[in-house]
Amino acid sequence: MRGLEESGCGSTATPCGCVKPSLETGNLLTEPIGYLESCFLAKNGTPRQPSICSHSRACLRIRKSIFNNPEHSLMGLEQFSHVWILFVFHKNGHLSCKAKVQPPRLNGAKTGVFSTRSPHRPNAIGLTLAKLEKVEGGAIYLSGIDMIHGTPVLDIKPYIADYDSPQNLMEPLGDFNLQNNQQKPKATFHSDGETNSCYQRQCPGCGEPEPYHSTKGKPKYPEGRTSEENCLKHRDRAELQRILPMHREVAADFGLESRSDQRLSVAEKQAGPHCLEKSFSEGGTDKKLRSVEGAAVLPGSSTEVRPAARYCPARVADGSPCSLVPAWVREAPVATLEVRFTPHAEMDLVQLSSAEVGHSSFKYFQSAEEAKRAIEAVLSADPRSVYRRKLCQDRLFYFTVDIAHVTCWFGDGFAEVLRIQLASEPAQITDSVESLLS
Ligand SMILES: C[S@@+](CC[C@H](N)C(=O)[O-])C[C@H]1O[C@@H](n2cnc3c(N)ncnc32)[C@H](O)[C@@H]1O
Repeated sequence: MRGLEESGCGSTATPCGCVKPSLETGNLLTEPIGYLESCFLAKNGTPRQPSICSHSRACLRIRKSIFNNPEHSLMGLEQFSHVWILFVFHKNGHLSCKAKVQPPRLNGAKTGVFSTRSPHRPNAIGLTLAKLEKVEGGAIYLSGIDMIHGTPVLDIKPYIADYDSPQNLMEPLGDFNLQNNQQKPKATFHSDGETNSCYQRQCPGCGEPEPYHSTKGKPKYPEGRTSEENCLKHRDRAELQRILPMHREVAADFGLESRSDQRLSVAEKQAGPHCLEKSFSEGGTDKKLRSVEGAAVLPGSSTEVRPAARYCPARVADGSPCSLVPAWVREAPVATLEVRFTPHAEMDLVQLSSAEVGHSSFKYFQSAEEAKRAIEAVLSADPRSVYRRKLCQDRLFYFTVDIAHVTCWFGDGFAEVLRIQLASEPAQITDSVESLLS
């Protein structure tokens, strides 16, 4: 990689210093395939991740300037339950050049931008796994989203658990692996905090990583599959049946089920992306908390997060390692809040969903109850910035979801919705953005 950078291989710099877009150099001139129509009007109150609010909805229409027949490009997509959406954080104001950021869950502490999902990154590209509700002509309807209205979308890819789930990729390959030496072993952290680039194989029982040697020969697999995919594909269904009950149990222990009903159903469909931080005995009955050494950050600290001295892989019953996340991602200092509605706010909500009083009813939600659950989900995850949480506790907080403009305040361990008013109708995205571009 270094050689490439230094030799300026395939450089397309012009005399004025501009770099012409070129696939070879990675200078890609993107053209959005569409602009998202989302139930979230602005950044304020938009969930930090798609799993927070399963009722959040959006629609994406593929632009005719991309494909004459947009519906052709979506052919077959309806067979998938989830899709990856690649998009531009177009409301960031500017591109970010900060190598370290302060994710809200770290409560003021800093960590490297690439170890976070921060919207502020050198290329302002976001990645969201959304539920695909339906495909209709040249449009897709999504739920469980964390993008705002007008977000430029660059690409859609189907979510395929066989390819996208670390659990599948990390399953032990046994003799197959040893014969072919094709498994890309997991890099591990050592006590100096440096990532070890040597190939490592995790020993059973969370012990020291055991070095192992690789050769360069690459065996061929049908349909361009990797050795891992080839080896594991047929076992996935059976494995999933066996593993899922444990995921459910652990999710309940962690309070994940109550936070979002989608979280677990996604886990079930995805065969393991929500690998939970517990270890199990061989029989799967003796559960105990896995000690995660990713980071130890005290609430209010402004320190940086140090990498773990040594990672201990999460394992399922048969000892297969699955995905790892540092402790701060789940054991955040931000508690889940109780959400209350004043009687006035409850009444507002009913009125808003009723056509009788002359209001337009919800555009994205199917009922007042669904809107209420979405508002609850947004607030229970505490959408405030660290600054607001610490220094502006007594300020009112506003956000708009669908046609509801929500006013609330935060107390100790709770959020209370005071008023829900009719928001001004979101602009017709196809009109405004298209006219800007032409
Ligand atoms: C933390 S990011 C995560 C996005 C995505 N799931 C990811 O991991 O790349 C989500 C936040 O980005 C902000 N956001 C969403 N759409 C945006 C846009 N088009 N421009 C700027 N910020 C946006 C919202 O404040 C939302 O809470």
